[in-house]
Amino acid sequence: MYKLKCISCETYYDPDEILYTCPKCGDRLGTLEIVYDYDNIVIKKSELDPYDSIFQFKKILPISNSAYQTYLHVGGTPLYSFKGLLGIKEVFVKYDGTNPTGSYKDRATAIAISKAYEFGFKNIYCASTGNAASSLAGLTAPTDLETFIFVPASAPIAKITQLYVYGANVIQIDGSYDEAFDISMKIGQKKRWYSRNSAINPYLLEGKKTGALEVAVQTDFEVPDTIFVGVGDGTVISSLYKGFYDFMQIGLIDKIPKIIGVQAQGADAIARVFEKGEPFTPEDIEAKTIADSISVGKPRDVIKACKYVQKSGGTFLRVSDEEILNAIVELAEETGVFGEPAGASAYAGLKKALSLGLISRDERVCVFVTGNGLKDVRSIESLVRLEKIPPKIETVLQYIDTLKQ
Ligand SMILES: Cc1ncc(COP(=O)(O)O)c(C=O)c1O
Ligand SMILES: N[C@@H](CCOP(=O)(O)O)C(=O)O
Repeated sequence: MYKLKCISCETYYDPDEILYTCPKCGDRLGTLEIVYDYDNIVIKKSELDPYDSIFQFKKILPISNSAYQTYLHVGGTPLYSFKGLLGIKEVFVKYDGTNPTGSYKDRATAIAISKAYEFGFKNIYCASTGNAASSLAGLTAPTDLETFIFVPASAPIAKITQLYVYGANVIQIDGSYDEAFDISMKIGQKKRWYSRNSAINPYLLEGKKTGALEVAVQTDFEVPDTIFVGVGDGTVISSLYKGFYDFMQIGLIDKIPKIIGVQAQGADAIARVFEKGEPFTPEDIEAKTIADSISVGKPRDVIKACKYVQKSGGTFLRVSDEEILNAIVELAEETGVFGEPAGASAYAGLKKALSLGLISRDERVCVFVTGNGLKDVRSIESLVRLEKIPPKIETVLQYIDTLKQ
């Protein structure tokens, strides 16, 4: 069994009530965490499979044995090992672009759907920069849930296309993600729809934490020293800490990696709060970055993100848009993994950490590539040479000679 606990005032709540945040502390300060009865949970290493879906971790997920499980296979994504990359002992790349709808968000959505059914909802909604949206649209497609998606109209066309292909109800807001989020919350409450907004629905972070659990299983429980991940609202990074924490509580691993959050320079709201120190107080900014998934000016999971990163001994870093674009290309060329800007920002963060001396080259590090590069090709279109070569052998041979110059 489990309970809900407010991250700020530490009040416990019963899981039977449908509660998103602590009524005493409010939406921004009062996000809830799930606390399990760790003493009574036994998981043997041998019962875990590196490539099984997230539902293999049911004993430490807030769902019942008979809970609805997504039809599509969520999780069990590859963890690639590159020894000597950037001169580092071992760089793992956890590639979540292989999830059914192409991003890390499927982990949270899977749990949202299980909970929506458990609580008896017929309608479910989310606000999104595009990935949570396509995830909810895709994973609910084979169900009878009615799905309502609020996205900024500026979201990458591939992500918006996914929504229509999957047949969701799409509301394109002529504004920012932060505005779409606020509107979705008001309408969701009014209509009594179930919320798949991870930043306020504590169960969803539990789905996201399976990324960390998988890294533990896939490294044979010898977890990396340091983890890098792109940060917008702060839920993914919080979930990574929570996953490692849960596994440590039940004795499956003996340390929590240092967790380093990577923010875009133009969307660094959480880094600012972290640097000011405790008590962590959310401060909003106007976000501007090419990494649409982490273009968040009013992050919702600031407190958990700052507290957990601090507990892990990690920190937050900023990377410029140029560093993100270079990271997309370098990561792809070096590893074959093509990440969307927010996903590749983690690799840009790794390079920044090396240059700042925050990590040493004899560490084992892990870069979380949270989204598939094909979801946003426009951000790197300047790379593409739109050339037309006449279909003549001699001309093509001459052209080939110019290619590697
Ligand atoms: C691909 C990708 N990476 C990273 C993030 C950052 O996650 P969070 O907003 O929980 O910090 C997101 C979305 O939020 C995302 O879609
Ligand atoms: N950038 C995110 C924001 C919302 O996702 P969530 O999983 O934190 O609710 C996105 O993909 O839309």
